[in-house]
Amino acid sequence: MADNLELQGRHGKSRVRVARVWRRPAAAGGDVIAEWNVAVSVVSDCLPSYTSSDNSAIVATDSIKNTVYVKAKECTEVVSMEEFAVILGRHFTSLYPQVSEATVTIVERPWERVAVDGKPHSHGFKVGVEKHSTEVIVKKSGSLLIKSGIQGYSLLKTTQSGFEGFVRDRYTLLPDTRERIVATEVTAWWRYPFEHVSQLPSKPFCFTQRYQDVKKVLSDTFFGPADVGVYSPSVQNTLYLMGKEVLTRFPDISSIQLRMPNLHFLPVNLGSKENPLVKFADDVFLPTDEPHGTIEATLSRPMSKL
Ligand SMILES: O=c1[nH]c(=O)c2[nH]c(=O)[nH]c2[nH]1
Repeated sequence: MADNLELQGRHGKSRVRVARVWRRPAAAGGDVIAEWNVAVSVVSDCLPSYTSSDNSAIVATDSIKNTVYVKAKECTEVVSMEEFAVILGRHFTSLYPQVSEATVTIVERPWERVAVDGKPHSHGFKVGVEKHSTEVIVKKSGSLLIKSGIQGYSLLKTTQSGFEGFVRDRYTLLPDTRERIVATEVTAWWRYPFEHVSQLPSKPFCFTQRYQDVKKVLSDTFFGPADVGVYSPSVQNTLYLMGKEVLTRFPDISSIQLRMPNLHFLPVNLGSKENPLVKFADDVFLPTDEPHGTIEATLSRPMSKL
C-alpha cells in the first residue's frame, strides 16, 4: 500500500537468448544443442523502488539475465526446457527473500539433427518449423504450475473435410460442402499435474518426450489413417477429437488448450459467361490467411484448470 493505492508490480528480463551445447562422442549420439529464448519475470517486494528512489530491494534485470547464463553453464547434463525453467524459478524464489514468485517462459528454436546418407549426424543440425514452448510459475512455497506448448504447427488435408448444416439466414452465402481443403496452424498449451516441486518426476527428458508424443497424437488425429484419412465435419469437431485423444492417452496431462485457425483455401472461378477462364473443379484454390476463422477450446479433466 502506498499513497492509499494498491500496487502489484513485477519485473524481469525478456528475450534472453541462450544456446547450450552438451558435448558427446559420436558413438553416444553426438552433440546436443538447445537454443532458448527465455523470459523471466519475478514478483518481488520492492515497493519503495516504485514510490521513491530506494532501489535497495531490486534484483536488477541485468542480474536476472546473467543468471540465465550461469544456470545454463551449471547444467552439465542435458536438461529439458521445462526442467531448466523450474531450475530458474526455484533459484529466484529461494535465493531472494523479497521474491515470492517467478514466471519463466521459454521458446525453443527447433534445431533438428540432420542425417547424411541416412545416418544421424554427430554435430550437424537444421532448423525445423513448429516451436516448443514452456511457461513455469514457481512460488516461494514450492508450489508449481507447468505448461508446455506447441506453436506454428501447420497441418493441411486436401480432402476428407466438409462443413454443412450451419445457421442459414439472410447473412449466409457459404454453401454446404462435404469436400474442401482444411488447413490450420495449431497452437496448443497443455498443463501438467505437478503442483509442487516435490512432485516433479525424476526421469530425465520426460517433458521433451511428452512434447513429441503430444505432437504425434495431434497430427495422427487430425489426419486419420494414412490410406483413407478420417472425415472432418468441422474444425470444431476435429479440434475436440485432437484434445480428447491427448487427454485419453496421457494421464499426466490435466488440460489442453487448442487454437486452430481455419485457413481458407478459396475455390477459384475466373471469367464470365462468355469467357469461363477457370472453372473450379476441386483443383485450383486461392490460399488465404486473412481473414481466417478462429476456433479454440480448452479441454480439462473435471477439477483441473489451465
Ligand atoms: O469448420 C468450420 N467451422 C466453422 O465454424 C466455420 N465457419 C465457416 O464459415 N466455415 C467453417 N468451417
